Parts: sequence; structure tokens; C-alpha cells
Amino acid sequence: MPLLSVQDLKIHFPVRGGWLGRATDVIKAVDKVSFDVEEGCTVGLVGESGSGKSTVARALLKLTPATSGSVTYLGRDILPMTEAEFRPLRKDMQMVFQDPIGSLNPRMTVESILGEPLEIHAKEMNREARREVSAGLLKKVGLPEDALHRYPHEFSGGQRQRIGIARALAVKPRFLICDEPVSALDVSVQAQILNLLKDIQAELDLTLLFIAHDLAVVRHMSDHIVVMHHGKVVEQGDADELCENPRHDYTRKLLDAVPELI
Ligand SMILES: Nc1ncnc2c1ncn2[C@@H]1O[C@H](COP(=O)(O)OP(=O)(O)OP(=O)(O)O)[C@@H](O)[C@H]1O
Repeated sequence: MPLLSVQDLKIHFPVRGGWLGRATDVIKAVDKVSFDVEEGCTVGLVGESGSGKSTVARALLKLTPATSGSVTYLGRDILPMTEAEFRPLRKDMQMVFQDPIGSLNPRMTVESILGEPLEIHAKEMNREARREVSAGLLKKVGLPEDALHRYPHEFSGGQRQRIGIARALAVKPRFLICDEPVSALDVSVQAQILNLLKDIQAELDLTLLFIAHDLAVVRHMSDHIVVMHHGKVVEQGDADELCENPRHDYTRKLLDAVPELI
């Protein structure tokens, strides 16, 4: 049984504008998308801006309601679940965002940022225990312990993404959704963050959904790749096979956009 199975997922948004702001049309942001994520593997979701990748990610965490279809996690369809039913799974499924500065509260120290998910999901921990866990998380992502007392703006983009990853790991998730985790970073820093994610995945036995618009980055990270275009899956398969023998013109176009290494 796959850890996560997405079947015929549709997410349509009404376009308002007609008489009295009535819905006149729909945007098919996600249109009959299906893919599986096996435990311990990385599935890459690739496509240009607007292809529907983030909308899929948000639906997996029930942040955006689905129009139809199913999302099965550990054999249970999460879409009909109430918030209370979903809460334990929310702990299991964590997200790393594209923009680390936008997703880290600038008024909170790193200690508070890392302690917050523990306050929510590990209520039995006192402040001392939370600080100890947070210091361990910083070490895991390659930051010094004194970072605990500093604020997000005091770090570089790459370091902030390390903090974002540490926050996602705080509650010991099994499944990590990384939505364009390196596209806001300098090229020189991107490889460091990608390698960190790979090392952490191996160490903690994590399953990853890795979302990006850059097929080279997605191939580097993934076992299986799902190519999205205008809300639909146009092709999916083994990462190397798909990149070496693309069957769809759109996949070829994405491959052509990958810069040649000189
Ligand atoms: N809440 C919303 N209401 C209306 N339209 C939306 C909403 N969220 C997303 N969309 C539309 O759905 C489509 C897919 O957007 P989405 O952000 O999922 O694409 P993406 O592939 O992740 O692109 P990017 O990498 O630029 O975020 C776009 O046309 C977008 O404008």
C-alpha cells in the first residue's frame, strides 16, 4: 500500500465577474490528477508556474478544499475528515515552503519558531525540553546552537531555509512536502539545501513530495516524477527513464529548458 495515494483529484476555482459577482466560469487548477507516493521514496511534481503544483500540495494538507477525487494517507481518505480527525495526520505531514523569510515570523526567535509546533503537538514538553529538542534540530540542519536566540532576519536565505526545514522536522513527520524549497535561493546555496534534504531523508527514513519547476532539480531529488501542465498530469514514471525517454512534448520542453552544464 502506498503511503499516499491521490486519485482523480479535481480542484476547481470559480471565476467571479458576471452579474452581481456571480461565478461565470471555473479555473481547473487541478484536473483529474492521480499519483502514488511509496513509503521512503521521493516523488517529484514538476511543471511551469500555474500548472497546479502548489494547489495539489495544499489539498494534501486540507488547506484547499478538493472539488472531487480522493487523497488516501495510510489507507484512509483524508478529504472527508473533520479538522479534529485530521489533526494527528497533520503532525505526520509537514511542509517546507519556498520563501523561508515569508514563512518565518520575523518577531519570533528561532527558539520560539522551532518550539511552536512542539507546543501544539507535544503538549507534555516543558520549555526546557523544547529548547533541548530545538538545539538538536539546529544541529541536524547544520546551524549552531546559539542560533536559538536570534531572529530570522539575522540569517542568510540558505540558513533561513535550514530553519524552515528544522521547524518541519520538529514534530517527527513521516511525510515531507517541499514546495519549491530552493527556487528563492542563490544557485550556489541550492545544492547545499538539496543535499541536506537528501541526507535528512535517509537519516530519518522520510517520504518526500518534492515540488519544483526545474526538471534538473526534480530529477536530482526524485525516484518517480509526475509532470503537470495546465492542471493535468501529462506524463509520469521512473525519474531517469522519464528524463531519458520523455514521451510527451511538454516534458521535452521542460528538458530543453534545463541549462547544459559546460
Ligand atoms: N485560491 C484560488 N482562487 C482562484 N484561483 C486559484 C487559487 N489558487 C490557485 N489558483 C489558480 O490555480 C492555478 C494553479 O496555481 P498553482 O499555484 O497551484 O500553480 P503552481 O504550479 O504551483 O505555480 P507556482 O509555482 O507559480 O505557484 C493558477 O491558475 C492559479 O491562478
